[in-house]
Amino acid sequence: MKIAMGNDHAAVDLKMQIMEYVKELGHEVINFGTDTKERCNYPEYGEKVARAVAKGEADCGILICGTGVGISIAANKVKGIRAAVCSDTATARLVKQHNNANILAFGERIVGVELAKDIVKAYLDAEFLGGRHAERIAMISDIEERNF
Ligand SMILES: O=C[C@H](O)[C@H](O)[C@H](O)COP(=O)(O)O
Repeated sequence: MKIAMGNDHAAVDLKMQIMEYVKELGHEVINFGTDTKERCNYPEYGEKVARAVAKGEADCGILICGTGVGISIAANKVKGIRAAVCSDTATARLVKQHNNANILAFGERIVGVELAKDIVKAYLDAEFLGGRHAERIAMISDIEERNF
């Protein structure tokens, strides 16, 4: 898969480690994040990754900031994006199976590298289950259509 990754200054170290891990798993990475620890603004990177995923330039995205929250809130403003913050592997599996999350987010200040790798693997290995869950995704898309 082609995976778009993004991060702010708070997540450079973890981004580098996860980027290598994702490549080891056999995926291609497009790095939209900052590679320096100079203070920057997470909405910029959340939007870049979200637009790449929404346009189909990447199959899914991984976003990392201090908590994973700010960058995912920004990504979720882009139509068609379902970004989910996960700090455990069960949630990471379920956000794909039930919510068909197209962006996984977590925080360098919250999870350690080994847990982050497990979270990424749980998310990437899981598959959307469809059925009743697809009906709910359609309801989410409908909310987007009614926004103005
Ligand atoms: O949700 C926001 C993220 O956790 C940011 O990484 C965080 O707010 C950055 O904080 P600071 O500018 O104090 O490093």
